[in-house]
Amino acid sequence: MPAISGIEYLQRMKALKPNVWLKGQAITEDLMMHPVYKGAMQTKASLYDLQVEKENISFMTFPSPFTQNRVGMSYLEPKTKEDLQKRRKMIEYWANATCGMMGRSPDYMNTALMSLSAASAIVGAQDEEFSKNLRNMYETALEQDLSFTHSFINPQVNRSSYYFETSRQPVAAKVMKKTADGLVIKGARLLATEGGMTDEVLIFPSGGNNLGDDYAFAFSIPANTPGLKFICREPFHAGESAFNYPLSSRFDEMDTLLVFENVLVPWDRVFFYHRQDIAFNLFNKSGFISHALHQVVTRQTVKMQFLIGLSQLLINSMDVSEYEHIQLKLSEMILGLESMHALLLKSEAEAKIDAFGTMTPSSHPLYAAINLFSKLYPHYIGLLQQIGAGGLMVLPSEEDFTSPIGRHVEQYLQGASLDAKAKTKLFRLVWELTMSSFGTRQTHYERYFFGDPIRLAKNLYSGYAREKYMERVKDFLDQTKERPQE
Ligand SMILES: Cc1cc2nc3c(=O)[nH]c(=O)nc-3n(C[C@H](O)[C@H](O)[C@H](O)COP(=O)(O)OP(=O)(O)OC[C@H]3O[C@@H](n4cnc5c(N)ncnc54)[C@H](O)[C@@H]3O)c2cc1C
Repeated sequence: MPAISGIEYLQRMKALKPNVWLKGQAITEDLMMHPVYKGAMQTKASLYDLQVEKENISFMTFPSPFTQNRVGMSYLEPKTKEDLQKRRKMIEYWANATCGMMGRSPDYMNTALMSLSAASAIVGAQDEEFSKNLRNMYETALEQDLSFTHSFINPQVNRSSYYFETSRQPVAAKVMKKTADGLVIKGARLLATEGGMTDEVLIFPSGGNNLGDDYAFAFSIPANTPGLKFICREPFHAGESAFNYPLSSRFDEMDTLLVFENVLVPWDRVFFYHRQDIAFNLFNKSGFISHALHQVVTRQTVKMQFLIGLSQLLINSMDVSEYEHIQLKLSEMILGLESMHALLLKSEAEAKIDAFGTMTPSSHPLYAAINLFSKLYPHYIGLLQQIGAGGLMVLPSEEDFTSPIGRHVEQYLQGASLDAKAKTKLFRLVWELTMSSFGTRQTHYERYFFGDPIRLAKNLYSGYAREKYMERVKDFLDQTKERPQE
């Protein structure tokens, strides 16, 4: 089956009916009709539509190595640097369509699955069948254009490095028993963004803390597997009007707690279990981190461009560009964008074929970029707030303009270069991004997008070769000041 369109995605979701809970109630209607899910699901459908548009198909898809059907480009296993560029172009295109706000657009997990499947030999260390399962999952996902939510971390009960879970009823999801049919899983995983709006749920070992072998497993199951529940957070979607809520009406990807109530994971869905060493190798020896970061940093670069465009429009609307600190604020953002972009291109320029035959971007520039962005993004959001100042507080809604007080808002809220309605539309976008619950989540998201920034920085420290720099310093210290005698 070739790459799907939006309608095919929505039809599949309608048939799936995952078990989703919101504010103590099971959602029984179609999720795509539910106000909390509708906007994000429609947006996701529109992404699928983009990939099958006639003029896009050549760069959004590629011929499947299995069937020659045109399938989503984010599933491409790169063999050359040109393949990496093709992947980036596709990722940029989708990221542009969501202003970089939808972190879990399908290309994120498609990329993860591609890189893990390419390194399936790692899980073959436990059983060759598991290696086959992982490759089959990739092939099925690529051919059917499946989308995935994922969960890597356990609930936040006790994160001390000495903690072992001893409660009789599990908290963190664990293997309760092995049966002839598969593994039985009970407990929870802390977070799955887009829970309920994907075909599949991909579970990989915890990044939280190592609780022991019972917790080290990986599998993928359909989102409607019996016993699997998604529990929603507080919705941040405030209404359907794109004028009033330009971002949350379209991009509020729900975050969910995943609960497994004795869920049977059939053997052909298991990638490994009871093996912390495999969990470690899968993250550290496959191309997963580099490829996933390549996708993330591409999206974040697009988001930076959006931030700069938004800031300049805000500046123009009040005509404050003459002030030096305003110019400096913009230059700070340009500095961030150029740095992110340069790091992304460097990762491609220094890409190498890895042990599994995949062209893999260099991880150091990407680690540097993700570390940088987790600090820069909250700072830039603060800069936008400082540019917008008090105007970000007095924001009439669309309805005010057609009401008896319309003439007041038209008169008193006009801008230097925009009428009041256009200015309010712009300011509401800045407000949603910087001050609403949706915007605050975005800031939190970018901080923790690829894990704890503290531990990501630690990875950069421990993995970065700096011996040659130390040698240079030692050489310098050994140099004598005197010039050799003629
Ligand atoms: C909006 C949002 C969406 C997310 N979506 C997903 C998703 O779809 N799938 C998914 O798997 N995850 C998702 N995450 C989770 C994200 O991966 C984690 O937040 C991140 O990995 C950090 O883990 P934690 O939240 O459990 O923090 P914790 O590990 O509990 O850390 C809590 C505090 O303790 C410190 N700490 C804990 N352990 C150590 C240590 N060993 N060394 C030093 N400091 C330590 C941390 O620095 C932090 O300050 C999402 C997070 C957010 C905010």
